[in-house]
Amino acid sequence: MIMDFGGRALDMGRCHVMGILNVTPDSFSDGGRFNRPDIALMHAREMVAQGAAFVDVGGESTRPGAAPVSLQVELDRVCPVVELIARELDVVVSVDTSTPEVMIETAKLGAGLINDVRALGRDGAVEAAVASGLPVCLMHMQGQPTDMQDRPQYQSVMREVSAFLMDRVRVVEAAGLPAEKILLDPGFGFGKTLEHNLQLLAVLDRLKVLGYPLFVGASRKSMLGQITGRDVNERLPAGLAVATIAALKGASILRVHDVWETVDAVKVVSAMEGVGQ
Ligand SMILES: Cn1cnc2c(O)nc(N)nc21
Repeated sequence: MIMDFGGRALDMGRCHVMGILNVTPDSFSDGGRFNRPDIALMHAREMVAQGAAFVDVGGESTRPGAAPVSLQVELDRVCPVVELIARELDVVVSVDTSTPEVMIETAKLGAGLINDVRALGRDGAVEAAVASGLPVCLMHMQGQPTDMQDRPQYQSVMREVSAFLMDRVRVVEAAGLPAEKILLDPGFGFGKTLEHNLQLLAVLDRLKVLGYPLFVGASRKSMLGQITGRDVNERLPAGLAVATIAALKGASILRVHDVWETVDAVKVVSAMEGVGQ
């Protein structure tokens, strides 16, 4: 299934790697390293050279406990970087935002995907996403980053995550966003215990039957630390294991910090899937 990302067509039947580019001072893994547009461009260039098909630009940290940022701060952080990368590099610029004005502005500057961890939940976000004409990733989150990890609870995490995502699909499609512009994401680490995250990973293929490309992000997250005991910058092997599992289960986009390593892991899965029986 070919999806058009602001003019760049990509086959969602294949698994693509998205490099993370946080332009925030407080992101959990690389906060403050890429705050200047020229430095952000250098990092984006490096990730594209390593095989990233997408770069995800986020101006408001979504890690547990993160404080919201003002509209102007988010615009000032994100717009210059989106404009520079969209102009200089052959890559789909994804914008990690829940803010309607940021969606509209960055679409004008060349963004190719809206990645909203709040599934267009903020006032005006659905209308802005439809107006942008861009594809949108709808992600599940229980609660908000400030409190989502306090007491996550579900009767059945897969059933409730699927129901939430399908409800959001109904809302955005009714508002005019075509089905072929929607991706879905279970939201690893967003209001989930380790057990919830593992249950979602185990049955990720069930989310696939909803008929939309799957987006998965677990890179360096605490779920990997809980399993391995590793600190945030020693979680690459565990992250590659999740990437491999997700690729095998049909994910179309993997959002990671470590691009070439993940590209190689996906190449192994694709090579195996491509060989004749
Ligand atoms: C911004 N961000 C952080 N983690 C993420 C995840 O797992 N999915 C998506 N879509 N975005 C994420």
